[in-house]
Amino acid sequence: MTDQDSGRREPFGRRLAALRAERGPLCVGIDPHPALLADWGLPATADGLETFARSCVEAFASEVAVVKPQSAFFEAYGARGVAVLERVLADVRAAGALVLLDAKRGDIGSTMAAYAAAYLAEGAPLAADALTVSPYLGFGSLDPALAAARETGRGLFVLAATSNLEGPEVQRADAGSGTVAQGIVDAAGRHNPEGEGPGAVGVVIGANLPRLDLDLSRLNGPVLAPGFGAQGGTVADLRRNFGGVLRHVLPTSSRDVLRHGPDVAALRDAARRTRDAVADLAG
Ligand SMILES: O=c1ccn([C@@H]2O[C@H](COP(=O)(O)O)[C@@H](O)[C@H]2O)c(=O)[nH]1
Repeated sequence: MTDQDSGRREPFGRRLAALRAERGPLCVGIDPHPALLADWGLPATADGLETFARSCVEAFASEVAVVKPQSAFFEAYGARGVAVLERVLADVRAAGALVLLDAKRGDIGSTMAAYAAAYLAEGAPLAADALTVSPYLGFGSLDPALAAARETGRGLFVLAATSNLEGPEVQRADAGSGTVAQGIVDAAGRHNPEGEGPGAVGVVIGANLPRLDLDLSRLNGPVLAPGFGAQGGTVADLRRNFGGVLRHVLPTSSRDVLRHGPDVAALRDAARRTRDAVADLAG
């Protein structure tokens, strides 16, 4: 369905659940690290970036449920890099996957409205099916993005307990009625009413966290789980951390798949192997 006729677009949570059932619960990232470009024999230029991204789309956008371009690696090439990103968003959708733009936007509400217009509005050149956002200016600062996502059938993934070592100093702090991360999960859950199908407001929680003391039982929305693969997270970690809500979990892997390029067939095989390894998390 195109942006033009999106008045009829199904809510993101339902679209994700349907595609997960068909293709399995894997997200693969397009993270054109300079080191990967070099490994693939590509120059660190916008042309190299475009060749890299096109190979990724060709290899796995018709294989997995979600593809997640990492905006930073495109922005690094300025206007030409952003133009490549714009084409990648369209090409991923054309290949049948949902496209999740990892841009981790977060700002005061009035600026957040501009981010919502950039990434979640009909016809916006960089509109994606879903966007990662940061709630660390206060969950309420995300209201314009929450409203835009709801209006246009798009999704949000709110950073809750990230996969990096530095995350806990902020996210595990006591917020009075629980940790900061738990407060974010609970706030996201309030946007996903039970009885309306799987919600469109997800959270980001590291697959590789050594222990997860979060109650996800009232989230009723997707859990993006980075840290799987290159950052050490395994299928066993996914089961341990997300046992009760595996049907909502979307593990995401970038470098561990991308290191198999530049050969498109090898890249596709790596995506398929990873997809098969997590297939029975689908629930
Ligand atoms: O907590 C987080 C949130 C986002 N990310 C992003 O996911 C990918 C992970 O890449 P790998 O190569 O699979 O490690 C990357 O784009 C990060 O910015 C994350 O890792 N952790």
